[in-house]
Amino acid sequence: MATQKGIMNTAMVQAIGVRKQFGSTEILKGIDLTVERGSVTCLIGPSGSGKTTFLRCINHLEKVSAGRLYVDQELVGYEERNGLLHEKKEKDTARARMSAGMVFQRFNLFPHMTVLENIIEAPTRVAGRPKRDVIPEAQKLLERVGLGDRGMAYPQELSGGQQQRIAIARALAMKPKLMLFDEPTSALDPELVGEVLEVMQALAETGMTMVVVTHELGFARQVGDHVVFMDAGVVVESGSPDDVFNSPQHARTQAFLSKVL
Ligand SMILES: Nc1ncnc2c1ncn2[C@@H]1O[C@H](COP(=O)(O)OP(=O)(O)OP(=O)(O)O)[C@@H](O)[C@H]1O
Repeated sequence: MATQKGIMNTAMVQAIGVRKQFGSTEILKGIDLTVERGSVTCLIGPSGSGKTTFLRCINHLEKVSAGRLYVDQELVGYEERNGLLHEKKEKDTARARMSAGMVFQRFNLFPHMTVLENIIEAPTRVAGRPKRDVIPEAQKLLERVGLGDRGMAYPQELSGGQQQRIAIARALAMKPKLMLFDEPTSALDPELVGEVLEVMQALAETGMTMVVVTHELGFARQVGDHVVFMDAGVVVESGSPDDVFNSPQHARTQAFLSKVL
């Protein structure tokens, strides 16, 4: 259903001709993409195709160079006044960024804080919520990622898979409307990948909107509602996992899949 401005109000993310340049190099060359609320979209494609850059734009970490990108109906990087676009103020960008939780390839937990302190840091310091409310929520999140008994541990006492599950709990502690994952299992030993993917699958089953950049094509096939194949800064092909994996229409998609499957 379109609003008066033409933005889909069922969409959590809507990209319309999104371009991103670094210096004179154009990395995103006109991305059109819609992520419906409550869906899981997996971005796949060769290294350097712009997947991370696009994810960073969705998280307001990069400003788009041209086109429009709406997240939860809010324009990324700009605000519209009297029909003109103005650069968004940093404090408005910081506020808007809170609508998404991002999980990176490297978990980047604070090493000098316990697991519990890592999880409550943003809700207390950034959102200004009282510890007495946040701690029980953090404990529930720890249980949800299967680490209910590790709240007092320090990150370095945990495996990479456990640290990544804590990073997911930490992102969820800010009650995001969508979750962004940037190759969340690429830095893990193979035997730890499954435990992180299981937590992500359980999260998808709660109806969380998720955008996942991944090389785990089994996950994309099984959990994705929508698979987007990007190459050289464009969306080459997108559709259901069945469409993209079982009957890819484009030679570039076929060539990529034949290499990686
Ligand atoms: N801040 C930046 N300044 C200049 N170039 C950049 C910057 N960020 C990314 N790039 C370039 O943009 C291109 C796309 O990178 P990006 O990380 O988005 O690709 P990707 O598809 O996620 O790749 P990978 O799967 O390897 O992570 C790369 O050539 C990268 O060097």
